[in-house]
Amino acid sequence: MNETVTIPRSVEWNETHITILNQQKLPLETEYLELKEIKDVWEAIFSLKVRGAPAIGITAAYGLALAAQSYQTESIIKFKQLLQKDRDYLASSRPTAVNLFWALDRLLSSVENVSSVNEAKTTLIHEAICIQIEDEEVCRQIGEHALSLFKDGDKILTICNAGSIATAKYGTALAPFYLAKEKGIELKVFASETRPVLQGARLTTWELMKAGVDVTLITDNMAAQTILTKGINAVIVGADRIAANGDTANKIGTFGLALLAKAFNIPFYVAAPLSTIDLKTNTGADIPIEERNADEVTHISGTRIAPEGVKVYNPAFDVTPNELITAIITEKGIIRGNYTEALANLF
Ligand SMILES: CSC[C@H]1O[C@H](OP(=O)(O)O)[C@H](O)[C@@H]1O
Repeated sequence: MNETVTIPRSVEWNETHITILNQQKLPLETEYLELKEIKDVWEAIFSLKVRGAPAIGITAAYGLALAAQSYQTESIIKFKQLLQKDRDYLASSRPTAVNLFWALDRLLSSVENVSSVNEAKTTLIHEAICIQIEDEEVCRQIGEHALSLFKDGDKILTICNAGSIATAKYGTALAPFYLAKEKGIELKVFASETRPVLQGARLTTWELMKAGVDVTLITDNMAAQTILTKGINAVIVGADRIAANGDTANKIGTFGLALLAKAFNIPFYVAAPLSTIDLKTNTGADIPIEERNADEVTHISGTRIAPEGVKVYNPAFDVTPNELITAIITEKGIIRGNYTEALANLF
């Protein structure tokens, strides 16, 4: 059986602007925004209108290519100085997902040996488009490998949104569910709501329901009870940065799920492209963890739920130590065991 499945996309290049699906408005409104200037791109990434490690990288790449089109210089040296400045500006939008830096630096490298401004402008657009096209294929391959770990009828828990709208298409942790749907394999997904920004409740449920994937929403504090009573077979999550030793930064709450998976003796999988692996970062302790505005914790959908003036701690990510990860699934296959060696061998 090969079913046609609706899989949403969140970023589109339109020559004079970038169109993004405003992920802050989902699921109540399907709003598309046109990003015409570099400051729009920075703001869209910072405010999570576009989010998810690969989607951030793709949008930033288009943003840098777009900015470069307006440089008024014939000097390639001046052009590259302006490009570096804009690269650094976009790189300051969010600190944890390494795909942002990977994509921006890939654009810089693409023009390293280019000596004419016109050629550099065309090359940058071409490179950004390649990043998006490649990410779609990479996510499909991650999905194929991840699907080989599941069997018909399995119930799988996930957190945040590592889905199609967090990437070029298919997603990372959610990719196997789209492929299973296409192939007629029944998998049941349990989506953890993911406080404070509710990517699980708002985005994962939205995109999986659109595709007809069986999804059940739980609040974050229901995870242990759900694993126990629903017979969850595995946990699968995405990643924002995987250190050289396999320690993995992902949405806050992921570490807790990994500990639960160990306690219940079920596998805990991380699904991510090679662009999320950062061999320059030795261990999880070296990964910068973004701390976001207190409003995200004290308010839900603009309504205050905590007393005025309360102290707040709002880390957006946590780090799961490598020993809690059963396997890391990339486009090149599934790796287990000694991550330091296996990850290095991927490159
Ligand atoms: C496909 S990676 C998705 C990744 O992005 C998330 O973070 P955010 O919503 O803050 O951009 C999260 O950690 C997910 O696993």
